[in-house]
This record gives sequence, structure tokens and C-alpha cells, in this order.
Amino acid sequence: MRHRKSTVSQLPPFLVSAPAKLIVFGEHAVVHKKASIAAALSLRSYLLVTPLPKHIRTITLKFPDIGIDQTWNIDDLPWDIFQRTDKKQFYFNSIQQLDSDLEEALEPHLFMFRDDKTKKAAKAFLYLYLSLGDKHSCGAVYSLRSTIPIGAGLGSSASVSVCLSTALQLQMGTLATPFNGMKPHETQLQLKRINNWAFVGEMCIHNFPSGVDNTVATGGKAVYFKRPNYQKPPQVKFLKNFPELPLLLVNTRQSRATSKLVASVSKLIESHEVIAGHLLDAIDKVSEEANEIITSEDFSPTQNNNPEFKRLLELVRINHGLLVSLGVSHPKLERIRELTDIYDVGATKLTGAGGGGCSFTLLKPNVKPAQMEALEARLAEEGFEKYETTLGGHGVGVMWPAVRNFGDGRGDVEITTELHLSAKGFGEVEALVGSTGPGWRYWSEWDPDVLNPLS
Ligand SMILES: Nc1ncnc2c1ncn2[C@@H]1O[C@H](COP(=O)(O)OP(=O)(O)O)[C@@H](O)[C@H]1O
Ligand SMILES: C[C@@](O)(CCOP(=O)(O)O)CC(=O)O
Repeated sequence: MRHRKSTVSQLPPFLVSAPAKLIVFGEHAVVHKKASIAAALSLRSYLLVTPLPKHIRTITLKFPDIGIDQTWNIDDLPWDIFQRTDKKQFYFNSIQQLDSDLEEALEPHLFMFRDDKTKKAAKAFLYLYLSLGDKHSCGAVYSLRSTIPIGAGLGSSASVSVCLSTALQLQMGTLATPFNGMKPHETQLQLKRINNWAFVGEMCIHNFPSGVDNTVATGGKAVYFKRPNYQKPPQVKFLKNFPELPLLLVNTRQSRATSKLVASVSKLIESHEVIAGHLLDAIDKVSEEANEIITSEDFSPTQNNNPEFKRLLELVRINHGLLVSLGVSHPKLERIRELTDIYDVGATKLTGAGGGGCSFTLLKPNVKPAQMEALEARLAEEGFEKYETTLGGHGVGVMWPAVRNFGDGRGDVEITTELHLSAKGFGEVEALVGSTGPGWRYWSEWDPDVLNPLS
């Protein structure tokens, strides 16, 4: 009897999305067990998963932002070692370090990638695909569009890692899409599993991440985050009443890689142990005090002459100075800081790994529109890019199936790989799949009252 090939996809195409983040206080120090505060941004990545008919045994990664268009035969992947009983990891495991044997087994499947950017993104995908799936996993096309600048300190890698972790766990059936009436405990457990595997993706891209970026990209809104012991889960407080801080976010357009800057700080700590230790302790104190201010009941970021807000401005300035001492600023970041001082709009610090990337300015309440306009014109003139974004939004979300009604008479439109890839620029990506439109469901925020999802 002839075997009839199935042409039916197991799952419908679906989309997942996760936000960028802004580290308000504590970058770098957080890698070295100190406190940090970070919030989700409204810039996001969108990963479309298009499952293939059962007889097509390939997976394809289309990451046009960094030029990846790569297909692998599922049956050629190193399943044997990933499935070996002494190596096998499960979706419910929380992994604190990559397995070097598994990393080595992936090498022959990554030879086509000539630079770190593409190789690490593809490695994160394969490491998660082989860990979470099995050799009978179905074929699919994974296409990614993002409105987050890459390598600019806004956590693009964490956002991608959260998308990969979520998409693969949904595909493997170990996560349910959020629904009305999902028990809070179940929601938190699912967020925890998404976050655990996103951390694995981050380790593939960053080498030594603290975990703050993926934690914010998973649960959204804002967190206080500290990891005093890498063998244990981090301390995370979810800042439910995080205020809408008035800020200016500016990109130097100077690209850099987080992994290199994190390594440079570790080197400085090795050669100036005591002094660098004091710098990190000082950053810890800054984050702790900022946390107290931000979470205090009478804090107001818009009230003129609010003494607590004045103190917060000073903490931003101090934190930047300490990061300069750690050697992670850049002349372009210093130029933005200088201009924001000249125009007297507030306090500026670098955000993320530094070495380029973005700065943010906490704006004083009494800044006049004309003052801002003059500054913004000057920044644009000097080649800097300003982002319109808001703080404290949603974490990871899903659109299942990837079908949208645009209200333009076309009825339900399926988001195909071709459509997803054809969107030009951030504006078209947002218009096509943006999280402000209909169809998205979120696992909601971390909820410390239900359980500490990271414990
Ligand atoms: N849109 C994207 N498509 C594919 N890979 C991405 C994308 N955004 C980020 N990445 C991955 O994350 C890396 C950037 O991470 P990193 O240097 O930590 O900067 P960031 O501060 O933006 O997180 C890229 O080199 C790439 O491997
Ligand atoms: C420098 C660091 O504190 C933040 C890095 O942020 P980003 O990758 O530059 O977005 C590293 C980390 O926390 O893993």
C-alpha cells in the first residue's frame, strides 16, 4: 500500500512577541551580584512560527535584520547527545549554565555563520530547539521582525530569546496560550518556564548574562533584580506601581556587543579588585535608594520641586559617573550627556552595556517645550536618534492563530511568512503585527502575590 503523505499542518501559524527593556539603574553591577532596576519598553520583537506539513523535515530561520536565512534538516541535527539521559534537560528545568558538550555538538551546524551576531542568534535557536524538542519534532519556518535597535543597550537579545523560548514551548505543547480564567498560579508557572529558557538563549548570545533583561522581557512592567548567588534563583521584586517616568531615550548609533563590554568590566575588576569593588558597591547603593524612592507612596515624577525626584535625578547622574569609571561609556554617550546638561533638561546616564548604544535622560518637571525642541534638533543634527517609547508595558504575548482583522474590509487576514517579511521599516512592522492592535493575549505581569515565579 502506498503511504500517503500528510499535507496537514499540526498547528496553525502563530506569533509571539516580547518587549525591549530599559535598565534604569544598576547595569554591569547586576552581573556582579548587585541590585538593578529595569522596566519594559514599548519597542518589541515579533516571531512568526509557520509549521510545515509533516513530511517536510526542515526548520528554517529567517532573521532578516541580521541577514540570516538558513535551513537545517531536522534529522541531521545532533539529537543523540541532546537526548542522552545524562544531558537531557526538560522544559521545567532551570538551567544556570550551558553544557559545553552540547555547545560543541552544535558547532558543525553553525559553520556557515561567519560573524558573532548571526552565529550566536542561530546558536540560541538551535540550543533551545534541540533541548525542548525531540527528533520527531515537526518542521517549521521561524521569521523574526523587530522594532528594537540591535546592540543598542535595549535588550534586543533578551527579547529574541524570550520569543524563541515561548514559541518553542508552545510548539512542543508544554505551554498553553493564555486564556480568560487561567489560574494565576498557572500563569506564573508558565512565565517562570518561559523566563528560564530565555535565560539559556541569553547565555548563548551574551556568555554571562545576569538575567535581568529576560526577566523584564518575560513579565513586562518593571522589576528590582539582584542575583547574589548564581547557583540560586535571583531576588526579584515586581514594581507594580512603577511610575511613568518622563524620559528622553537617545541612540548614539554606535554599535557594540554586550558580551565584550561585560568581559571588559570583569577584566577591570580583576586588575583593580578593591577599587572596582567600591564602584560596584556604590552602584548597588544607588539602585537600592532609587528603589526606595520610586516605590515610596509620595513619590511624584511630575511635581515641581519634589525633593525625592531631585534625589532621583542625582542618582541618575551618579550612576552614570560610576559607569564611566568602569570604562563602559563612549565619547558619543558623553556628547549626549553634555548636550542634555547644556540645555538643562535633566540627568543623563548610559543604559545597558554602554560602549555606544543608548542613553536616557530623566527629564526635570519644568522643562519648557522650546528647550526640548532645541535640544532634539541639536541631537538630530549631530546624528543621534531619538525614540518615542513608553515605559512599563506588557511582557511576552501570543497571537494564536496569526490571523488579524485590520478593519479595512479584507476580513480575517492570515499573517504568512511572506507578509511578515514584506513589512518595510518599524512603522509597517507595527502596523502589521504590532502589540497595540487586536489579537494579542498576554500571560500578564509577574505577580508576587501569587508566588515568586523565580523561586
Ligand atoms: N532582530 C534580531 N534578529 C536576530 N538576532 C537578533 C535581533 N536582535 C538581537 N539579536 C541577537 O542579539 C544580539 C545583540 O545582543 P546584545 O549585544 O546583547 O545587544 P542588545 O543590547 O541589543 O541586547 C545580536 O548580535 C543578535 O545575535
Ligand atoms: C551590562 C548588562 O548589565 C546589561 C546589558 O544590556 P544590553 O545587552 O546592552 O541590552 C549585562 C547583563 O545584565 O546581563
